[in-house]
Amino acid sequence: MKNKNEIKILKNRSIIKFEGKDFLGEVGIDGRIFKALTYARISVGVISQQAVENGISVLVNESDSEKAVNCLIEEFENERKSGKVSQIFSINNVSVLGFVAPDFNKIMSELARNNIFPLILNQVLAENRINLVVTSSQDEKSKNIIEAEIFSKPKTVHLAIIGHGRVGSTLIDQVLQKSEDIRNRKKIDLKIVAVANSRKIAFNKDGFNANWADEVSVAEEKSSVESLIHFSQLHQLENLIVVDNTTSKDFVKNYTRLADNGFDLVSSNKIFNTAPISEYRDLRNVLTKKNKKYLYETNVGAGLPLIDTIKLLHLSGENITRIKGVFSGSLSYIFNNFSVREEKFSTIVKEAIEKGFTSHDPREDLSGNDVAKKLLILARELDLTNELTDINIQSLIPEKLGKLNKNEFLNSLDLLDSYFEEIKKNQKENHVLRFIGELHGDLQQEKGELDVQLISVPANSEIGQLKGSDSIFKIYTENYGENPLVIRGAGAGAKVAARGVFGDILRLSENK
Ligand SMILES: NC(=O)C1=CN([C@@H]2O[C@H](COP(=O)(O)OP(=O)(O)OC[C@H]3O[C@@H](n4cnc5c(N)ncnc54)[C@H](O)[C@@H]3O)[C@@H](O)[C@H]2O)C=CC1
Ligand SMILES: N[C@@H](CC=O)C(=O)O
Repeated sequence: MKNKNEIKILKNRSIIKFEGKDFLGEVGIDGRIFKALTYARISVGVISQQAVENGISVLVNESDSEKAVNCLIEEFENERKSGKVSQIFSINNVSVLGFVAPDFNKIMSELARNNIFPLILNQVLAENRINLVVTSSQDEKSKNIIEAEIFSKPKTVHLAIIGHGRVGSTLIDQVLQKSEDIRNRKKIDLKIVAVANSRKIAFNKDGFNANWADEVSVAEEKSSVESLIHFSQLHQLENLIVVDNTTSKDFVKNYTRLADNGFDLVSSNKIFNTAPISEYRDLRNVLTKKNKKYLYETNVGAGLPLIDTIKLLHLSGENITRIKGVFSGSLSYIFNNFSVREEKFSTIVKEAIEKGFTSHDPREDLSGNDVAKKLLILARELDLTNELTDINIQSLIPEKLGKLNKNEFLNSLDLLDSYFEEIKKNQKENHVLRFIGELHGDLQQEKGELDVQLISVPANSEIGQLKGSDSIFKIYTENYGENPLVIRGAGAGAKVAARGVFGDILRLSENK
């Protein structure tokens, strides 16, 4: 290779595989292979010997592959009859990449992370020179990955954003606003190449820009994970991350297939992490096997650095004994305001909806389900095996309101007013209402105790002083003793949630 700063790519090649037993190292075999190919006027490229499989592979132009196989079959007719040579065949549609790289192991692991496993690998150690043979459907992707590694070029990370509601659309805008800065500072080129909602999916292999919503509105392709996988393969996209910003039960069923097809996963959707424990463990096993990552920091506390903190404490052996707090941003807003303002409960619930703090259907929050899910997600981070059904949940909505459709429910909100007015009035002096989650019990056992309930607390207590839509998480551990580690801040809202998702994307991208 003349120029060291070049990745040479030879397309339209075939591997001729010559397999058998006990002939490796036998004098004359290699010579006969080359002689036969030379007589047939076939030029031979990269050569490799597989001691374990007992075979020899040579590379030829694809147009010569049939001729090469036939002339070797003829040359080794006797050995084929005796069984010494078992197979002579070709693998077509391959490309050779030749380059010089000091850190070959890093390149191999980057390729593997992108589901690229070279068919032949030829290394001249002294010169750091490497030839790789890959299928042609992966040659451009391999080239991009190798280039980013050896020339320290910005590495491109391809993002598929599923769900462009409040969090998803805010995330897209945040990524587009920061992408140039990230390219300059971190050498990571974030490209949003797919955006989907429940009906359709839009693709742009060069990356969407500020007009992304217009492109999505005219897209015609039906939303499906198959088309996303097909698109990523067709354009040989490397460093893939799929971001689930939906509330969909169905979409989480695709996680395993996406991981299988080379995608890392980021999710603000809590559904997967609250699935039955067997499913929860199955996906984690697949992720481990496939060396894929799954980050979900925004599942609890939106953008607050909570899950990471709990994971690290637990991993480092710190014995977490209790977690207590206000887990819901919307219920925080509702009770922080309702407790101190002379307003009807329903008016404040409507404010929380307008501010984008509640779930799409606010009953998910008011029923206590959302807090229960968050509590369960934290419990499972501590390796507890609780299920959603183990949680004692105090719902804030009467059963009959739970049965209405969403609009009917929203029109009936004032039916809640007198009930909550009564609760507010019956508190002790200087007390306020708070909706809390608590994980307690002996957390060294298989399961912990999980409670979700409305309580009345002194207004001057730590939880009583909460403002706005802030969440608070008090993490008690053996070493922190009676003074828990406290994490507090905005617990809901599209901007903070999207920022948290963005953080997960960057964490994955930096390790790509
Ligand atoms: N809003 C917030 O403050 C926070 C939200 N979250 C979570 O973020 C996720 C998104 O929340 P929002 O944006 O507020 O919800 P949203 O209801 O505004 O948006 C959800 C989007 O997902 C799309 N969608 C639904 N099913 C789909 C499917 N099968 N395939 C593709 N797209 C599908 C919908 O078309 C919609 O655009 C939820 O899981 C929520 O629990 C997490 C932390 C905070
Ligand atoms: N609705 C949730 C936000 C999303 O998880 C909350 O109020 O905390």
